[in-house]
Amino acid sequence: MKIALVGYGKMGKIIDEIAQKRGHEVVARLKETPTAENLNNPDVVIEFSLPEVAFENIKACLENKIPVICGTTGWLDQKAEIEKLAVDNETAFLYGSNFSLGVNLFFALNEKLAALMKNVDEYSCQLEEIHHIHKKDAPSGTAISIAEGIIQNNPKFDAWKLEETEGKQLGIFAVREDEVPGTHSVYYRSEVDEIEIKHTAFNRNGFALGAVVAAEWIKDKKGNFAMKDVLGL
Ligand SMILES: NC(=O)C1=CN([C@@H]2O[C@H](COP(=O)(O)OP(=O)(O)OC[C@H]3O[C@@H](n4cnc5c(N)ncnc54)[C@H](OP(=O)(O)O)[C@@H]3O)[C@@H](O)[C@H]2O)C=CC1
Ligand SMILES: O=C(O)C1=N[C@H](C(=O)O)C[C@H](O)C1
Repeated sequence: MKIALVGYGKMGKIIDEIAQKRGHEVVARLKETPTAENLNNPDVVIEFSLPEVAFENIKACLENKIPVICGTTGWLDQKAEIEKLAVDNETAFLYGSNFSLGVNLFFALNEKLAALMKNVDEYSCQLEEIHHIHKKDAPSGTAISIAEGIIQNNPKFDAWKLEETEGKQLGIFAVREDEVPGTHSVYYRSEVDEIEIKHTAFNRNGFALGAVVAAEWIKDKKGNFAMKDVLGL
């Protein structure tokens, strides 16, 4: 399969290596807005860039009828517009806040635990995410997905908020530390104990492999998808 990489930083470079190891041809490695010319006729685009350019990048690819796998976080207020463009242009779009198998299993576990907690009043809930100091957005896209999973399964919460909260808000604490690839924890605390579920990425390889697997899966599909469709979760 021919893959164009839009964004060629920490993630783009690892995806390049993994895609080639899996037998794919990388036909473009862009650090600029994609066009019909510089994309070089790929079957799929994998987009890992910056929050402020992701929307324009994805739009340009979809308008050229190229399916897009997007891992860039921090631009989701415009996601509905992108999903409409995918349908209007009869192509495909998949956003994943986190492409690793482990985090997608963690999402499912988090939803089950949130549903269990809906009739238990003894515990308060909080999220924490820890990332490297270069990260542009906070909270992380993964933390937002975890928070949404809790809100959808436990009516005690109706929104998430960074740090201090009130009423039905769920608090997310974002820590920036050294070169940490990505750690996410959900805490339920009572007066007598604490339940913690935690995912720790040791490096970026799991994110990159998941993005390539998603690209293989989406080729020739039309519509809007999520990583749980790819993994059958
Ligand atoms: N969903 C997931 O599983 C994961 C998501 N992410 C997310 O992916 C994104 C990228 O992460 P990461 O690779 O670590 O970030 P980097 O900062 O290392 O890379 C971003 C890249 O985008 C390039 N760039 C700048 N402007 C444009 C443009 N207009 N069009 C295309 N590319 C451009 C930068 O070029 P230059 O260096 O010249 O500025 C750089 O190469 C982030 O939003 C991050 O949160 C990260 C890991 C996993
Ligand atoms: O910026 C990162 O590095 C990461 N970003 C994603 C996020 O915002 O959740 C995924 C992963 O945690 C690494």
